[in-house]
Amino acid sequence: MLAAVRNNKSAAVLSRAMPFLFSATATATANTHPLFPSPHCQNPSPADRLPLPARRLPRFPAGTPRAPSLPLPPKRGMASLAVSAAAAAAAEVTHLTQREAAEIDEQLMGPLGFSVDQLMELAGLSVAEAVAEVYKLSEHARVLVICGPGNNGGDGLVAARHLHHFGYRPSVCYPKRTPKPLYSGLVTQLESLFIPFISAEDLLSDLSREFDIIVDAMFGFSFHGTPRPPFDDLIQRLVSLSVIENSDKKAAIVSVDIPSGWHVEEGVVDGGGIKPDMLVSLTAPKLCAKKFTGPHHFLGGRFVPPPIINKYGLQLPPYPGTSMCVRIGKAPSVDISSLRENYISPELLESQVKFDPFDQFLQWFDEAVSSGLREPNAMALTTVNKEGKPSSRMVLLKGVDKQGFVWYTNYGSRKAHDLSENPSAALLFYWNEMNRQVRVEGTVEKVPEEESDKYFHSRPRGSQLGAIVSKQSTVITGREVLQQAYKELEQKYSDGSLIPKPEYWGGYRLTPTLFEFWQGQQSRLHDRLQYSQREVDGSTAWHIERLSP
Ligand SMILES: NC(=O)C1=CN([C@@H]2O[C@H](COP(=O)(O)OP(=O)(O)OC[C@H]3O[C@@H](n4cnc5c(N)ncnc54)[C@H](O)[C@@H]3O)[C@@H](O)[C@H]2O)[C@@H](O)CC1
Ligand SMILES: [K+]
Repeated sequence: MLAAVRNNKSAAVLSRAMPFLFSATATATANTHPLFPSPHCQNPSPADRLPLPARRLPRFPAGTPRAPSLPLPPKRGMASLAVSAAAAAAAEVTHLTQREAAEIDEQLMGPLGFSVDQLMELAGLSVAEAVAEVYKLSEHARVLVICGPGNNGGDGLVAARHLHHFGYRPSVCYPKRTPKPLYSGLVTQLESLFIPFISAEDLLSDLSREFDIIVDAMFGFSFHGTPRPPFDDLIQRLVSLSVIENSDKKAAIVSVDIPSGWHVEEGVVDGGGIKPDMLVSLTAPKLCAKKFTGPHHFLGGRFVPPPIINKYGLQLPPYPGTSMCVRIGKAPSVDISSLRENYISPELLESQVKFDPFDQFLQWFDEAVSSGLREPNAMALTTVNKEGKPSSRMVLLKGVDKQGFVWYTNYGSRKAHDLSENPSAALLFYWNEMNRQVRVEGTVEKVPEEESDKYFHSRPRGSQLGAIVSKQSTVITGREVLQQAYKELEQKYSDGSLIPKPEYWGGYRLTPTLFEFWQGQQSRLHDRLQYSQREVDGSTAWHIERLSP
């Protein structure tokens, strides 16, 4: 059993152990919602949907000692942990100009004693490892590696070989072969593994029909100008792939070092260009990587020696364990398919969870978001009226920080009636694909009027009108009643004037007194860790206990 005691001593210990955590806390502003830049509404229109939160949890570097306890935050006004660790992590890693990248290349292969084959081998291995970390073999075995004429293409040839040995089924498209022994050797190695080579002309127009993953190894940091044939057409095919919305049917694009065709420093200049799902930066990300918005950004090339690090003042993340790649910029993303496969494996252990249940919630929430779950902020809200009669419904979480969980609704609704009679409520998040559930219980109060007002006016006008039209939970004679009322309001506010927030509409905040994190396990031996509040030495502390499944 663990207890997190709120006292100055533990805070001091924690601040010594994790100074970065403390400085982040101090710089975050109060009243910010870490998950959401601005609050949102319940039952939104598609346009009103929650944007993927930019923030990510701070990650403890491997080997960071665990603090013995974490103090509970004061109730209100405390600086929240609303730090964007994603932004912080991305900012920490150095991004290179095209010239710096070329210079580093020269120095590695000059005074620092590396050979090109060596670096290419390490680069290609990093790419294959990163691919295998994200895309499970069981569902993504068919890989097409498109190789360009330079070293970026060479990285692709090496990656194809490693992917083959990892169990994938790579094919290679290598239209402009370089007649140097290094490259012809790599080709021979692939041929001896019976890896098929496909000409650009023989590729199907719909690459997703034949392949689950396309490795884009056409151009790296020496690219300039606009792509010449046949790469112009190949890049165009990947651009068309990028716009397919149904990700189930779309092959994933993995770009090696730089999305081919992107300007090495500016990225996509005209809004077109490949939109890779994954980018494996090599040595250090190039400036264009700042424009990468896909879910998986990795760094590969675990070979940079101190002279280079010092000379260029490189900030590079540590590589975990023996890995040749490290994820940068974002929290580890959990691939939904892999979660299904791993259904039984990840255990939820007392020694692994955060001392603070808010931090634990935010970690799981981040993982749910980065797994691509639809509306991970959907939660069942249960209220109980004064007769003890419960009622549940799904609502959308619109903000969470250490002050509590916020959602918006109509103050005339049944939940509002229940809450006016009995301010206790329960929230339930269920992330089926991750086999996880979080229960939160606590007391509820309305958010300040200004907060509701601010949020109301941040919504699309259509949603604002909808909120006025719906006298939630009252009986109406038909749908046309709503449509008619909506039309009249639309007319009334057609001049674009401010739509006043109705007084019967606003937010609630649940302040938790209990959390339970549930992780499904094999043979129903599920993990259940409960956080409840206890008095320890006159202070309130979160107390973690394991419950029997
Ligand atoms: N030290 C490093 O930095 C390492 C670099 N490696 C790889 O090497 C890459 C750089 O390799 P290179 O310098 O060979 O360059 P690239 O592989 O980026 O491309 C150069 C080739 O593309 C052609 N090309 C350039 N612009 C073109 C255009 N508009 N249309 C058609 N062809 C065009 C050039 O003629 C040349 O043949 C990196 O991006 C990375 O992938 C890795 O192999 C290992 C480590
Ligand atoms: K590339």
